[in-house]
Amino acid sequence: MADLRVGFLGGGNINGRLRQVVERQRPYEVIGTFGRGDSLPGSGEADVVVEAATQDAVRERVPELLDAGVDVIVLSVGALADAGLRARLLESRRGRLIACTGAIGGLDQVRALRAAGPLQAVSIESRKQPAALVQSWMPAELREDLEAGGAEMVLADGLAGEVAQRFPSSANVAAALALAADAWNIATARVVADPAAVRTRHEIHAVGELGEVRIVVENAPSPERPRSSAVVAWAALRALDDYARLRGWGAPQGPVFL
Ligand SMILES: NC(=O)C1=CN([C@@H]2O[C@H](COP(=O)(O)OP(=O)(O)OC[C@H]3O[C@@H](n4cnc5c(N)ncnc54)[C@H](O)[C@@H]3O)[C@@H](O)[C@H]2O)C=CC1
Ligand SMILES: O=C([O-])CC(=O)C(=O)O
Repeated sequence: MADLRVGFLGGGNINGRLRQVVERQRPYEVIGTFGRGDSLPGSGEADVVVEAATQDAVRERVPELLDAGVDVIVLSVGALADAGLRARLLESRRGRLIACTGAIGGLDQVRALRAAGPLQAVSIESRKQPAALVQSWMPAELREDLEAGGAEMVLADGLAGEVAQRFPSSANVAAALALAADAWNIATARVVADPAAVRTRHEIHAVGELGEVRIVVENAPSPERPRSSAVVAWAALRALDDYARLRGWGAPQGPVFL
């Protein structure tokens, strides 16, 4: 069987690292990295593309990939907070959309609870170094405070989908939780700038009829891009490997958890 053909949408911190590992350690064929404005591959060239670009890139470029029959593993899950786009992407019957767990865990169990019935409460609190949370829409004074470290501060506390959109490079995990919980109307997210947060910390809580999930994940920030956890490239590799195994491509031996 031919090798799995993998492309990368976005060639920054996460996909740069991922591509390097795939090239060195996996039996997959790297077909290229696609940046802003590059023409995208069709199903004759790529089997799967890993998106680690931006929420805008998901909106603007992923429909074209799916329509061309290419599967897409998405990291910028916050784009799916838009209900219209979410339906468009998840309902694709040509290329399939795969949401990556990214920086957090426990989504498997959240989904198991949700399969048994609607959830009663879903929340995530994310703590990061203040400078990693600076956004262009913030007033200059707040941006300067965050850059300087400042005191602990709650920067957002609201519906998970809205928070994911307000922090498009920092709170995709909030949308990933709302997606897994199928709870866009009740899932909440709080973003805290924490000068003491040497590690990025995500605390997840979900309550359903059959039980409760409490997960705390503490991640080392990427040295080059502290707003992204360093483990995310490896979460994407895990997703790619599980995809390859399930689809029958040559892949390293190991378990698949769905
Ligand atoms: N689900 C999760 O847990 C996480 C998701 N992410 C998502 O992954 C994204 C990438 O993270 P990093 O690699 O750390 O950021 P980065 O800023 O290092 O890399 C992003 C790359 O995408 C490129 N890009 C921007 N717009 C593009 C477009 N329209 N088409 C193609 N390429 C485009 C940029 O030029 C840059 O090279 C974040 O913006 C975020 O949306 C990041 C961390 C965790
Ligand atoms: O990497 C993280 O810890 C989370 C993150 O940036 C995101 O969800 O966009």
